[in-house]
Order: sequence, then structure tokens, then C-alpha cells
Amino acid sequence: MVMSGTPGSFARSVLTDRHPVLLRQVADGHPYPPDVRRALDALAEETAAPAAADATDGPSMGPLPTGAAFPDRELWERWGVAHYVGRKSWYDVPFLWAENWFYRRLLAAVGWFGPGPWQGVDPFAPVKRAELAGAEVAAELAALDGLDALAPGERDQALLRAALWGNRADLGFRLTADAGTTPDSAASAVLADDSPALWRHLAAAPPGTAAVHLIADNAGRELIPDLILLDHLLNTGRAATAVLHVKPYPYFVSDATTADVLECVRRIGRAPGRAGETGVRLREALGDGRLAIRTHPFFCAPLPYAAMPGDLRAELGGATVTLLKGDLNYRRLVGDRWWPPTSGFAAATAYFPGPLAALRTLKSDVVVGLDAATVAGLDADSRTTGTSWRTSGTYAVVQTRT
Ligand SMILES: O=P(O)(O)OC[C@@]1(O)O[C@H](CO)[C@@H](O)[C@@H]1O
Repeated sequence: MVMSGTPGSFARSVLTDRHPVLLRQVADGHPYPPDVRRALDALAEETAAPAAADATDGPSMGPLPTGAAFPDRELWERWGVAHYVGRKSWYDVPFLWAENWFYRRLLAAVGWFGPGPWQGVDPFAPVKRAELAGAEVAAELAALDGLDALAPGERDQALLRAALWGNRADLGFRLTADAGTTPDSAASAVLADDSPALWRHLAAAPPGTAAVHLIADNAGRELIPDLILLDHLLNTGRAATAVLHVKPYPYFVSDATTADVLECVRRIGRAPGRAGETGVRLREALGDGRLAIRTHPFFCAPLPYAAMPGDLRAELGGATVTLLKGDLNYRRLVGDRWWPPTSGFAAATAYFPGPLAALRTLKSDVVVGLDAATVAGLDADSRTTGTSWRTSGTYAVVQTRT
């Protein structure tokens, strides 16, 4: 199990380096009143790094307020709140637990669940909005015009790759990315690429039957290529229906919510050329139900997908394929554990209720399904550069179990 406070680990650095920066960014993002600012400061203090770099003690994880501000209490109780909250230090719990409770507490601090005037105001909206208005998004949408020049197979692959590398545009990752950790495009590589198997699997579905589910990760520059990929699958008949699973509330900085889906569809539709046409089709597909949005609460659980509840299991079990986007979904898919990187992907995901494909850039320590020679080469490179190949965002995987 990856723990939150292991000395020198990536997980610990998320708590000690990334979370304080994020709390400051949230406080600066909206003109929050003094009580919200005090609550954010209190969360920063409670979660601050222990004085010694190898210590895992410190204040225990604090509770949420009672009553209306904690409408999801029952769920969190089911997810294990009694084991950790009020009992364990932030640095002495599973990494997944620490991160998820942190984001849930952050939402409480800013009044997301209300009641009150800040109810439903996304604390991450300012950064999400800035990204959507940026030049990168405009350029990526304009690049769609070039797709006409490609052969159909190349077009498929270009759109899949866009969705894959879109995962690099994670606003949480960029909170602490610096010159030493900014992904180097020239060195980027897909370390395991099962995309041919994914395309074969989709082609094998009887015409007009395929249901493609996509468990989304980040909004903005990741969600746009995800939506474009889903439109492409619908438009070319490889999917009869598509289901987009997003978070029920703002989470992990830039994770997509329903509001973000609508913003992205609007942004795509406002673009000239092919992108604009895609935006029109996406609106139609949402309107006629070929593209559905789901917001299952389990997507905000501090647990691996092996623990998914029966209703979600049944829904994903009916998918022709489920595409899982991003790093956090990958951690939850294989279990947040120190797997040897050469462990089998199929074995780690055998419990999953249907065919699946993980599209993920590597931004945390967990990985499976790599060959030994690749791992040896990457380890040697990391020793030379001092930057871990597992967390730099330089590498990616497309792994399937069909
Ligand atoms: O899931 P994503 O957006 O690809 O990545 C999220 C991430 O960068 O943020 C978390 C740390 O804050 C980790 O789970 C992971 O490394």
C-alpha cells in the first residue's frame, strides 16, 4: 500500500509541497470572506509537514462539520472515516485516503456543500477557466483541421494519442512542476502501447451495439480531447452510445465535473472549422442521449476500484469497453500499491467488470505491465538525471484488458 508519509516519497511530497501551494492558490482565486480564509488556513496548519523529514506524527485528520454541510456523511462512513479521522496523522494513512480527505475538507472549508452563499462555487474554477481561455486550447482545437489529411487509421490513433497526452495537462501536477520535472516532449514515450488491441476490440463489436464508457480525469485540456475522441467514436459508428463519468463535485484541482463538460462543449463549439462542427455534434449527442453524463459518488471515494459498489460494477460491466483516464484512475484501477513494474496488467485488473483500457501519463509511483528491459533502462536514466521516470509526466501507457 502506498502510504502518505513515507520519507522521501512522491506521496509525502504531495502533502508537504503540493497541498500548501494549492491552498494558497484557492485562497487567491476567489474573494472569499474571512471565515473561509480562516478555514483554509486551519486546514493548511493541520496538514503541515511534521518538523522532521522522516516523521509521520502530527495532528490527526480532523472531522467535517455535522449536519447539512456533510450531506455525504453516510458514504464516508462506509468508506472508512472511523479508521482514520480523529485517530491517525495525515502522514500515517494510505496516500489515497489522505488526498481524498484533503479535497473533501477543502470543499467544506470553502462552503461548497453549503448552506450559504458559496454553495456550489467551484474553488478551482479560476484556474480551470484560465486554462480554457488559453492559447494552447485554441491551437489544439485548430489542429483538428489537419485530420482530414490523415488516413482513417492514422486519424483514430491521432485522436487517441491526443486524449492520452491530454492527461499531462493536469493542473495539480503543474502546481509543483519546475524546470527539473516539466515533461520533456522530445524524450516522451509510450512505454506500453496496447492501442491496436483496443481498436480491434471496438471493430469486433456487432454494428450499432458498442457502448463506450470513459472515466474522465481532468477538465480543460484533457477533457477536450476526451470529448473529441468520444465524438469520433460516435461519428464513425465505433460507438453507438457513449457514457462520460465525471466527478460529482470539484476534486483533485482540475478533475472534470458536469459544469466542466458543458464549458468544454461550449469552448469546442465556439472554435472555427472542424472543432466547431464537433461541438455541434457533441451538443446533439448530449441532447438525444447518445452521449450521457454520470456522476457516481464512488468517483470521489478514497478507495481502489476493486471496492466499487454493485450499481457501478453493473453499469461498467455492460460497457463494450471502459476507457480510464489519468494517473489517479490508474492508481485506483490497479490498487495504490508498490507493484513490481513488471507485474501483469491483466492480473492486477482481473476484478474489473468488463473490458477496459487505461490511458495514463505517469505522474505517481504506481505502474504495472512494463517489460524488464524497459524498466532497467528507465531506472538507469533516472539515476543519471535525478528525476524519477515514474512521476515526471514524461512517459505514458495505453494498457488494455479486452
Ligand atoms: O489523475 P491525474 O490528474 O492524472 O494526476 C493526479 C496527480 O498528479 O495528482 C495526484 C497528486 O496530487 C496524484 O494522484 C497524481 O499524481
